[in-house]
Amino acid sequence: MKITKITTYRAPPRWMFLKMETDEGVVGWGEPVVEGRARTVEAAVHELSEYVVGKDPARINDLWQVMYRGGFYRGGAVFMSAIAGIDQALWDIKGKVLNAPVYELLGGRVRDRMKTYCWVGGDRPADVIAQIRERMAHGFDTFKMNGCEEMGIIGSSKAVDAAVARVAEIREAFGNTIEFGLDFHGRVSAPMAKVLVKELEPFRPLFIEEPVLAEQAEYYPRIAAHTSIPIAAGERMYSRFEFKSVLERGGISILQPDLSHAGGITECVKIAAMAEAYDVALAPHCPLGPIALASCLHVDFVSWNATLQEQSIGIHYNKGGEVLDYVLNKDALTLDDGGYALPFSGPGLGIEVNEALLIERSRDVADWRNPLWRHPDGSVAEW
Ligand SMILES: O=C(O)[C@H](O)[C@@H](O)[C@@H](O)[C@H](O)CO
Ligand SMILES: [Mg+2]
Repeated sequence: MKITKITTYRAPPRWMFLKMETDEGVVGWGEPVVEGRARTVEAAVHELSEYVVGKDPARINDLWQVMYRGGFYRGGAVFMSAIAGIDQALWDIKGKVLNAPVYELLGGRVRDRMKTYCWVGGDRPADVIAQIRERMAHGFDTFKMNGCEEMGIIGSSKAVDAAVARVAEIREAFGNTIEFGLDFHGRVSAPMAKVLVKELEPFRPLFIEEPVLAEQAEYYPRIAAHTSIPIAAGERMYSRFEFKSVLERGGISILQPDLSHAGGITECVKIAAMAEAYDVALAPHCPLGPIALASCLHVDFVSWNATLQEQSIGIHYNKGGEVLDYVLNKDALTLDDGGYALPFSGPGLGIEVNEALLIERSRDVADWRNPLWRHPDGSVAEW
């Protein structure tokens, strides 16, 4: 079998799909994207396709090494997202050729179902109580929200009080009938992270995510020393080689590699195993579409330390497109009571893509950009 063509479709809300065709008619799908830089990743995918088109899709490990080591400069969000999407499509093809779900090709399931969580609130966390109630009605009991708005390097006690009040209100309304993570989204600097984790400690959030930016990862052990709240991070780290030092330094309790940013299934299975060796939980990051989510779930089903799966149904970014829009076999991604995902029965990634809708929506798609925030003094604020 030979790979004959790679096509990319940028589509709302802010996603990109990759279609990989072969000379025997088997097609694989991937979801390479960096949110807000889709066209850059698209260019990278087509550059990398020079190494992939004409090759045997069965040789995933060699193609991965060629895409990663074949360039003198390597790693980073763009290249590793491009590799991720190509890798996902290669696994999809392999599963379809061997008529088996990807998790079977990775040694079979360690669990019968996978717990997922959903987002509530928006960029500026609001209405979280009402949204939690609404999602609880659909069976969810685990949530994530932004932990704060803009926060200066030395933030105000008013901003800290707002973050704490929101969490206190959640615990007041729901007690421990629900769990929730707080995503600081890299908005907080090290000095304020210590203040916030101390003030939030009494409310026991399930985890605090990106308490500081990934480029400040050396602070994770110091922040962890100030709190018993598990620290989560990983969406802005892109390979084993980045996660290696984070795991060695300690402080991280939950690793959140993104299957569409960190090199795909081939790389994230290895990252999951590294985390297990350090007794660190796996909770893949996934604010994206159905192929990304399916790729996460196949890794979850074979990783003993997989604990929670993010999924983007109802997330505040999904304007103009939802996870199931592009899926023909929607029951494959139906989350059962309690927000659990069940194992795929179909071959490959298990998703049948609605290519006609994809083509239609890719004709006129806006270039999504994340907001550019500024502090009151006019300086750029982390979004
Ligand atoms: O945890 C999450 O889902 C992420 O922090 C998410 O909000 C970002 O990755 C966003 O997709 C960037 O455009
Ligand atoms: Mg996050």
